[in-house]
Amino acid sequence: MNSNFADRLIEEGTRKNSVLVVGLDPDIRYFPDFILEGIDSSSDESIAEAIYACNTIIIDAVADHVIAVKPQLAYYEVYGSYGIQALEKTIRYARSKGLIVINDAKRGDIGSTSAAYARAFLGNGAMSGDMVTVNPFLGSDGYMPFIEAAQENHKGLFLLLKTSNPSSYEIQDLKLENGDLLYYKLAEEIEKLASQTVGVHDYSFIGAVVGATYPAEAKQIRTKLPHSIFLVPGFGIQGGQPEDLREFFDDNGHGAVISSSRGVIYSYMNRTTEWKKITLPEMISCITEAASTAKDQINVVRFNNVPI
Ligand SMILES: O=c1ccn([C@@H]2O[C@H](COP(=O)(O)O)[C@@H](O)[C@H]2O)c(=O)[nH]1
Repeated sequence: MNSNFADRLIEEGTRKNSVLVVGLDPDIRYFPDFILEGIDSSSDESIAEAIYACNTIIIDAVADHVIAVKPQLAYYEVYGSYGIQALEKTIRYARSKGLIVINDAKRGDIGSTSAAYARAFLGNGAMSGDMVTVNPFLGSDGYMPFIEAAQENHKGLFLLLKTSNPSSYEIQDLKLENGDLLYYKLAEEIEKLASQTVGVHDYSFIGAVVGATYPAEAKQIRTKLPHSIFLVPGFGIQGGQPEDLREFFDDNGHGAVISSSRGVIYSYMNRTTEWKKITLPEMISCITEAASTAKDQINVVRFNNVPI
């Protein structure tokens, strides 16, 4: 086992020739009819069964083309304990297929509570994956417990830095007294820790979330934060284009993993207005093709070999 999770991410990316992460954001309104057959839409238990069934189809369809899956916790928590069970089964299933699991939980609290969150997501329990997203805006006592747990258990984390959403500038781009932006300052703080915790590829298990929708900002962040792998959401449906991804990678094509959720898992909705009626083989083929296309588009950019 790699003792620094950054090495595992990089080496898996090389082995699979992919840095694509597929987000598992289950929304039953977008499920084909065949998955919902016999499902009671007023029962959380029944919906959670459909979610797990759908996730296994997606995982099988994308497993050869992605290094990781990223369940978005909100979509599971909404169904209470049944939703959490669907999440736990999904994590187990994805790991059984050799995939890295990034829990997109965006947790962070006062130190004692963060320590409990860190045990939940970076420990050995059923809800623990390999990495978790962390909200650093409570300060270092809020994020250090995640860093300590990740180090102890050979796992990793991504601290929210410059998120992909349109209003992220409202807080993250606030100007400090010295003229720096808030996210610059945070990048400097992360770098102090990341530079001390690098693996053999010179990256740390302490990563950062930087949205594909902010390529110019990513270029500047990279100069401040050379030792963190970026988790890059916002590619596809939110507007991030393949050519926007160039700045996220280093000269070796390392340094970032690119996430896409709806663009892959609901790709069949773009194929036909009759998408509700698609069959299982049609669903699989659409999702596999979407993942394979996204992987190839990203590879062209990260190896900088062909102009888009
Ligand atoms: O800055 C961020 C951080 C997290 N997300 C999450 O990623 C996915 C994006 O979904 P798409 O369908 O690929 O747009 C979603 O789960 C967000 O909660 C983000 O978008 N931006």
